Amino acid sequence: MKPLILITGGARSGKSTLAEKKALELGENVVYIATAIAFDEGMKDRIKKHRLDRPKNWATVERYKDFSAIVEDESFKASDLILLDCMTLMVTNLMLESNLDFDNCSMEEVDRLEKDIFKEVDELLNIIMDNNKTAIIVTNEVGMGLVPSYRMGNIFRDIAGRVNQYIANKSKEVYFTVSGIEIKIK
Ligand SMILES: Nc1nc2c(ncn2[C@@H]2O[C@H](COP(=O)(O)OP(=O)(O)OP(=O)(O)O)[C@@H](O)[C@H]2O)c(=O)[nH]1
Repeated sequence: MKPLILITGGARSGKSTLAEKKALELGENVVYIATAIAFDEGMKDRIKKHRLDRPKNWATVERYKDFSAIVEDESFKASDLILLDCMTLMVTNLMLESNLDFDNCSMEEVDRLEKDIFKEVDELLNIIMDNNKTAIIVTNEVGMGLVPSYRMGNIFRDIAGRVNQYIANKSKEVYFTVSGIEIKIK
């Protein structure tokens, strides 16, 4: 089985740079899965720069759910490494599109949302495993700061933390990035 690698860290901690460095070392034909949605000009500019900085032979797929749709993609078939950046935005997007009223919803509704999110995570991990790809997943280490003062923030922190634990448990290697420095934690 090809290795699954998780890279976790805070915002601008250098996790995307480390992930790209590792992808260059470990893969030849890389599919980069971007989970971000560009919602403002600053993000659009950052994405443009990321695209220019990536090796020209890498394929880019913009997607944060329904990953089975990429299996028939020629670039996916030809790839040996999948780099997904990042899991936390995937969780954020799935939470936002659920249209749950986070201030008033019941714990049953929150549990259902979490199950739906884990279904998407499992779909991604199964595709990686079934198609024998090396994979690098980037995520944010959330929850090391203040306890969020609003309910959605707390729900997000809990789900994102559990998703990270789940993927870390299945990963062969896990790295934590701090101030541009990587620490191998598994
Ligand atoms: N939609 C889209 N998003 C992209 C593309 N390329 C990169 N991104 C997104 O850009 C984000 C990573 O860039 P940054 O926000 O600058 O980095 P960061 O992860 O916050 O900071 P570091 O820890 O330093 O990597 C990820 O969420 C990617 O999904 C692209 O081609 N399309």
